[in-house]
Amino acid sequence: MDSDEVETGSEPKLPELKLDAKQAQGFISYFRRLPENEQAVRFFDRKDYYTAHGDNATFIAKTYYKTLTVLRQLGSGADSLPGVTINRSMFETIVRDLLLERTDCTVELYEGTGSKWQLVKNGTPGKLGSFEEVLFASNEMQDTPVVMAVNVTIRENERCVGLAFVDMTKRQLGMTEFLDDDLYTSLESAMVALSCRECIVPQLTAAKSPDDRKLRDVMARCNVLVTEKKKSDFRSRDIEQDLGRLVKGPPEQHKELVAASDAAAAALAALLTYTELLSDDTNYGKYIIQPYSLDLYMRLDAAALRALNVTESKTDANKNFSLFGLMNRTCTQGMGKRLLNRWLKQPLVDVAEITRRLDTVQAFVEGLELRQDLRSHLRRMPDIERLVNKLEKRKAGLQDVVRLYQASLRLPLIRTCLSKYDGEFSEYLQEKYGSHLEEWTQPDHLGKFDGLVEAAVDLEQLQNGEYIIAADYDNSLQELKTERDSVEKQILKVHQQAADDLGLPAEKSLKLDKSTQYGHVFRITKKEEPKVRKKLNSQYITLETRKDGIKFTNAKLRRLSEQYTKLTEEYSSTQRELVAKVVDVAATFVEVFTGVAVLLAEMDVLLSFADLSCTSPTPYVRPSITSADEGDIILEGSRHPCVEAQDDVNFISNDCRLVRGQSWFQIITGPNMGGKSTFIRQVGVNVLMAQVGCFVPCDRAEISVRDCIFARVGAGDCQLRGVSTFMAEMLETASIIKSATERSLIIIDELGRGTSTYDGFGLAWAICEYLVEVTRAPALFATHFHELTALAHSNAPPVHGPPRGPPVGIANYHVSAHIDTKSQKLAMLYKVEEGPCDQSFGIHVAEFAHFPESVVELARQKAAELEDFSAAEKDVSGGNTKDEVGSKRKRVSGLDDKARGAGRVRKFLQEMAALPVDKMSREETYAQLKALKSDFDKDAATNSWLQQMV
Ligand SMILES: Nc1ncnc2c1ncn2[C@@H]1O[C@H](COP(=O)(O)OP(=O)(O)OP(=O)(O)O)[C@@H](O)[C@H]1O
Repeated sequence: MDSDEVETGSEPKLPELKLDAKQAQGFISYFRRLPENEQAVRFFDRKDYYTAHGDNATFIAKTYYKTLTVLRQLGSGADSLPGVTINRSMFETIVRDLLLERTDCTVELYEGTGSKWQLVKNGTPGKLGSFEEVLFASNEMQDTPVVMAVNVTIRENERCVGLAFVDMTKRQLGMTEFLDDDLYTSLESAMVALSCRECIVPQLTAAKSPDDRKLRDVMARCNVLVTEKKKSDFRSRDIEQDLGRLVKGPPEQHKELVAASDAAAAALAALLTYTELLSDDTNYGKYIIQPYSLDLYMRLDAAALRALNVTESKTDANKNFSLFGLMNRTCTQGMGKRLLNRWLKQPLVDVAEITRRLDTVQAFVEGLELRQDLRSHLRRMPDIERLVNKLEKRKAGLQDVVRLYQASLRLPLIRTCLSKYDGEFSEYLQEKYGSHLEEWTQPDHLGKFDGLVEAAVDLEQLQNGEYIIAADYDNSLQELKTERDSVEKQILKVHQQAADDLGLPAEKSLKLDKSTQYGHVFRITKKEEPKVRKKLNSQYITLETRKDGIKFTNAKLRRLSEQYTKLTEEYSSTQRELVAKVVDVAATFVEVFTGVAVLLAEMDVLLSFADLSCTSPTPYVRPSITSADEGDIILEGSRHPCVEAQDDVNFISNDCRLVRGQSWFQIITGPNMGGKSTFIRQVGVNVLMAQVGCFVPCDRAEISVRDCIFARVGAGDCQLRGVSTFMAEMLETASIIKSATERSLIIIDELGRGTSTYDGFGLAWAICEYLVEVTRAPALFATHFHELTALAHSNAPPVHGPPRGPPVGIANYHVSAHIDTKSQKLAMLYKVEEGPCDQSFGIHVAEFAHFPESVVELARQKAAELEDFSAAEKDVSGGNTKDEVGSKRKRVSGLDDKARGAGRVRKFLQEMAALPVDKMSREETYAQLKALKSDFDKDAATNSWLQQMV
């Protein structure tokens, strides 16, 4: 680091803030005049280091230095301003965190001195802008930021969402319009699928309505920065003209898109204004625009993404905790990783497309040599996507062109690997990859690019780390070089002459130096100086006398040195001009390289899947895929890939059979820590992996494609945002009720945990009923409400109108545990077995944990009061005893009580659901709920079944 650093005990080393009182005063007055912006973190570039001030300083001190002692006061008294200094690498770290990890800040960088400063860089999580260079200079790009704009109109009680997005790295625009429910479920899945980081919404003029709140809740759930823009920005008047400039190809397509949706066009207009794409003419004619369809991919909401551990989290103790971490074995620089990230959020729904990916993975799994060879080539592939981007923006240098050249040289080798493979899918691989590679590597395609680089670049200098244009590429460059070489020779001659003249051996005593200040000079040590002082004074010109020696020259050397410097300058400027020309020509190849990048990234991800599938301790298998309306979901010997990959886990595999009409809806009970949650999640994870195109951790798998996975597991971090656990459960479950269809997969864990027993149980029961009767989606419902297992045998008539088809089939499963009488240990077996759970574990556990005998005895008595171990199972199971193996606990209450009780619970829930919560204040909501609850309590007093729960 260039600046002085101060070390304060164990505190971090920080650059010293060097401002005198006047400078400090000037700066403070400038700083105080800056417009308020709570989101902005402002940095001031002080050449060798950066500073931040005011609240920003405190924020940085707390968040990144983890101590306030790093704060320094500028000025004194009431006007003083806290500040913190930041060195260059810390600055990069902070900016990276602010723009790539967090989504609640924007970053501004100012340059200047005293009281004169200027905003020079401005970035937001969606619009990295000029910070892109800072952020990715030394790091691979993990994700490409996507900014969205959303324009909601409510007509006749219907929410119409106009959505537009831009991916500035890929130069893609997209737009769509759709009707959404009041929880914005579809918008949420679009945000997840597009990895949106920032969303532009129209500024609110009045106070927030419940609808606005819900919109913002969705953004918060998806960790998206909300940026408000003037309503007038959302006007589509000039959009056709603007798109005409930005978008490549004929205008018909974008005209059609704009005409199809006014709301989306308005959103796109706001987006173009915000991203300022039109103010940079390197963007003109470079963008593509596509209609976006929500039905292209499996829908995932933020809760599902979390429940299935799809993406990496900073807190992950190891990379295998997330599906991304586990599946990422990509080896190209950046490209594969980014594609995997996208694919995981966009699982396919089209059987043919999934099959094609699986075919490729199978080819790679079976063709060991093919896989290894391809990976060894891909390992050496640079981030072509990013290089192409630099080329298009004219920010590329010769080094970037050379890297593309090196990539291009490898393409024929990749083609050869593919053509050597003669397995089952050779024809497909040839068609999908080989044919493109063949075309691109022809002499009139990339052959021309290679030729350009070979002619223009001095490839021999690459080993010295120099990227220069070869002299023989251009006559004037050649002339300059020849001339400069000759001057250099003369300089060496003069050096030798002087050495002879002074009687000092050249190189050893009389050195020839090259400095920026004097050009070529002679140098001797101070020790030698007395020997030659006389001559030095008479025939040479002394330039500098310092500790490290004396620098001097003579008329001849000076003249030659001046000549040399001039020639070098001319040579460099000719080099620069030529580099610019070469980069310009190279930029005409961006389309081919874009194609190459797409192909290699895809191959990289599929190779990564294959690698994971066959190198896992128990290899994965290819799932057989059927459309959403046919087949079942059968996973034999299935595992949770992330839990299985943990070092200390000996994973027990399980079967899952979601069979239409038999076990399409499964209730899973079992002791705490028994593996319920892991099991139901692993089903979701397996389905997701299959639809991404990967093999699955099973012995055999059949999967009927799902268009959506809904997962509700735990209340997440909602409490932090002031939403109670119960409310969060209600909200997440409401979105399942509203949006799930027969083609979805539903995973629910411990619903009702966040509330008192009877509310929770009632809610769980009512939701199960709804899912079974109305939604009819395959579902896995893990619960601690043992009473729910009665649902499988419930003969109660449907509550949601006439049946919508044959029964979906409800089945009970439980996770097993074993009590070893010898070792006195309770062992979780993690085996999922048919039937509901044996719930007597609690007392066994207490006994073996050496609870006092009296306590265990009392517990037994109490249990006996509640349970009738000898009661005929028929009583409660509605005649079906088969599934009750192992279930000892039975309620004493009769069927009548139970049916009436369930009816009362249903009534309670209907009343609760009918409350217009949207329009009520929090206090009103609680008051109404209290009233409903008190009514319920009264009825519960006369129903023994309900009493047991209250
Ligand atoms: N099939 C399995 N094989 C081996 N270990 C497992 C298996 N399933 C779960 N585990 C281990 O058991 C732990 C607890 O599992 P899980 O959280 O799924 O239990 P649970 O029944 O949902 O518990 P709770 O009811 O307390 O939420 C996991 O962290 C995991 O390490």
